[in-house]
Amino acid sequence: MSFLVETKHLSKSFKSFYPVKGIDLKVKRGGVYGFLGPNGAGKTTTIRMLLGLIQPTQGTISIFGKDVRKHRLEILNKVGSMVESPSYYGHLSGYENLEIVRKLRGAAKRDIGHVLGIVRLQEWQHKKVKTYSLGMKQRLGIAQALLGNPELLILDEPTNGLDPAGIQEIRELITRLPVEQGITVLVSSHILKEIELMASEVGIIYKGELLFQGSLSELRSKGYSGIRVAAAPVEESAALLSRLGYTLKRDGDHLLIDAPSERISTINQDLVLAGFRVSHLSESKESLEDIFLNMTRGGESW
Ligand SMILES: Nc1ncnc2c1ncn2[C@@H]1O[C@H](COP(=O)(O)OP(=O)(O)OP(=O)(O)O)[C@@H](O)[C@H]1O
Repeated sequence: MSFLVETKHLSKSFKSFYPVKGIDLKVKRGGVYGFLGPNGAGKTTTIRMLLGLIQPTQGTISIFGKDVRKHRLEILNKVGSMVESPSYYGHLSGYENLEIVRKLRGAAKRDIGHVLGIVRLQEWQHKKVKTYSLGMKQRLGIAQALLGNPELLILDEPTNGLDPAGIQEIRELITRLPVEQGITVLVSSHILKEIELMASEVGIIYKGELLFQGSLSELRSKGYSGIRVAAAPVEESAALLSRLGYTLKRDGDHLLIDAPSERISTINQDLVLAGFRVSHLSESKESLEDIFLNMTRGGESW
């Protein structure tokens, strides 16, 4: 399979410090790729390399099947980006700001109306940008990045600093882009919930290493799954289940049994027949949030 963005052993060092250590990104065409990692994980450094803003220390980057070092301008003509806060002139209108970027990019005049429509800023286009909310300013930044009809849009933490309504607007906009405009989006964030709501694929970076890459359901399947039981008396119930061959651990008054959910009714029967009072039995699944936190607390690599 060929990928829209593919890096091989991509690394960056600043003197002896390596913020990015040999990562192999694989971004498919179409959809939203969520690049997730806590602050300082190496997201911005990676994105700056993808955009040719800084040179990799090692490794290669291919975008649209071409090497970025050899075809930088050709590739960047088809890539829109917003890294950190968008730059704009507050005393000019949204339209005037877009006109400046349009001229720089050599895009067609009609593109301005098109991108204003995508980010839903038509009604505000002639108002000064300094009167915009932060969310509107971010949308204007995305409109700027969309000028010139890019095939790939790279957004670095586009919801940073926004209130919940602004975050929702940006999220909704990002999820529409692949479906309505055929644009592939690579978006970074340190918030799992946000990525979960908009991405089809995720890459998790921590301390410069890519710990996981794949679909959200693949990520979910990495989590612990077992059976939670409340049976009294708890010590004796645990002893019985251990004798029956189950691996388990105690969680307060509950027992967590390492077994598939199909065993729930058998476990219930075993406990009830032995005279224990069962007050709770359920499948216990580790949430995506727990999986992410466990990975990025310096735990295991996946
Ligand atoms: N020019 C530089 N010189 C030295 N260290 C740098 C430089 N740029 C980034 N770093 C360091 O590299 C590490 C990764 O930074 P980066 O900005 O890529 O992380 P991030 O995942 O984008 O996090 P954040 O969300 O906080 O921006 C950090 O420890 C940062 O201090």
